Amino acid sequence: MLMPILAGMIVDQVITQGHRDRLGRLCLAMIAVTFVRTICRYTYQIMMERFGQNSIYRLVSDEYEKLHDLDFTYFNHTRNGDIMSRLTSDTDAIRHFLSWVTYQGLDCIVLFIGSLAVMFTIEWRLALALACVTPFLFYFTRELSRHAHPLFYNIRNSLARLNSMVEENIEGNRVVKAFVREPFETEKFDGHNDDYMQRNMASAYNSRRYMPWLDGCSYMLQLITLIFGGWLVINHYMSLGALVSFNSFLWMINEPVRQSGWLMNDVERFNASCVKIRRLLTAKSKIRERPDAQESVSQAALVRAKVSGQEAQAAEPEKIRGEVRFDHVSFAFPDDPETPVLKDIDFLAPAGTKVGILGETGSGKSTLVSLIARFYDPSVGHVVIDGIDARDWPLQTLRSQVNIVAQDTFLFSDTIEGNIAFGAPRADNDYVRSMASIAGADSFISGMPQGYGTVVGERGVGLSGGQKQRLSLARALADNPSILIMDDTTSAVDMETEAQIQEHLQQMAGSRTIFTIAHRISSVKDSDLILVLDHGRIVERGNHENLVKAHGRYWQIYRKQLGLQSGQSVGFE
Ligand SMILES: Nc1ncnc2c1ncn2[C@@H]1O[C@H](COP(=O)(O)OP(=O)(O)OP(=O)(O)O)[C@@H](O)[C@H]1O
Repeated sequence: MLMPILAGMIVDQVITQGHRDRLGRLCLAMIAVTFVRTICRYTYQIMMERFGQNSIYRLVSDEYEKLHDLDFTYFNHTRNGDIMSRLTSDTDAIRHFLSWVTYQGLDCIVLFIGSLAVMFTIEWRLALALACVTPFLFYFTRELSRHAHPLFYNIRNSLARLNSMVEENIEGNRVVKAFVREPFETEKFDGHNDDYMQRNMASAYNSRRYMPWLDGCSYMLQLITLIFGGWLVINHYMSLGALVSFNSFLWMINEPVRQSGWLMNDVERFNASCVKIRRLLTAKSKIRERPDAQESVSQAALVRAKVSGQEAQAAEPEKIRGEVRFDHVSFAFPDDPETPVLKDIDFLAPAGTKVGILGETGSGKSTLVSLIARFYDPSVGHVVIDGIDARDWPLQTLRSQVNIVAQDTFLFSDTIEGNIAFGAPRADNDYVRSMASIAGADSFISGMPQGYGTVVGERGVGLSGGQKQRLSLARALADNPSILIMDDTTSAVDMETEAQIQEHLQQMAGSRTIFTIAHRISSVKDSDLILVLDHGRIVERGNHENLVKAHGRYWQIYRKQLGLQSGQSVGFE
């Protein structure tokens, strides 16, 4: 704000009054002001950029940590594209606001108020005439902001839909190609793309509605200065130098007036992104750990050790032995509480035993085992691990010792060795190799040109279904869990390899509790306890011999599968 004052002084003192000796000093002052202003501006721009980048760094880490903290229910309801938008474009809108909009906004407010204040000291009548424009300015910026608010929210949601569609199509590109659905998918994408464009255009139209008025305010300021200021100079109420200063200040208040519309748009974009990020950061996981979980488990371990006389066990309260008891458990997913998926499940699997679970698709097998790792909590009843309710265990202890080899195998884009050692980063080559052998994977890995150093593509692209299953089993074994759950893990593996894997696992019997979900009788027949599920209920239980003798559901499945294998369909008793 010093520059216009200096310019006015040059006009008044040097040009009008003829004090030429002052010109050099005034010019030097102008150079000094320019120099200081440039340094200040550069410094605070860098500071604000650093402020924005640091905040974003923390924000993204918090978001990422939160994602790991959230339970399955959150991911069941939130599209991946939406989550990705929060981590990328929303976060960037916040960075832009923090490192650019804040200082531009501050600049505008300081310039506007400061310039107007100085203008009052130069010539209050003209400044008052200019200040009359301010209410209009507030009105138009407020209206622009009010209408822009929902528009930016819609733009943000539309972008999330677009991202989800792209992501789904990249993941499902094989299915799209196999069904020759490229034109259909492209048309669907164009629909989303068009929606995104229309919503952006709606925002542009909103700007177009108010920006000309804001520009008009800025022209009004110029008109008032020229007409009223000129009149004041002609009538000797004001010097020409003062009018020159005024005119320079006019440029300074013009800039905030013109920018206010654009800044309001940025503020609304920031608001829409904040809403989404706040929703992610404040989302609550339904699976929560008791604050005193560690303590209560240690106490329980101590009491149990004293009662059973096995004092050594009290020293390892963190170690799960592997006893699993379902105590009249019923369960319905939170989004469909009316439909119980599991009904009155009640069984005991002592530590070190093998449990087989059989049942037709959708009977609730995967849901049942997901309760052991506390991916969900039972709606009714208790899942008890080593005599302690699963809800009372520290989550980390529980999940580090209960390992589910899921139906849908997921591998990281890393080396085979890196994938197997995912849960045991300190594992050496020999350990990784021995786990791969147990999972029947060593032979095919060794056959690869780069062996264990072979990098697998995203989600394990480049491997067959059976190979991926064996790798994920090896990864689970390397984690050395006390409770190993195999959810249809060997469904894509040939019978011979599966038999070998079963044999290897049999050798581990006693050291860990193993749950095997399968459709093939051969996968579960050696189990100590076999549960047959039907519509979420256990309809039969026992070992293979007892169940065959019982001539029930298990026997029917067994008979069918034996008939298929031997080429007979009848004649088996
Ligand atoms: N996230 C979910 N929300 C609501 N219902 C679900 C959800 N996941 C599964 N279900 C339903 O719960 C029931 C049991 O599913 P589950 O995956 O446990 O069956 P399953 O016996 O493991 O089947 P499969 O042998 O095909 O793997 C099914 O009817 C399914 O539709």
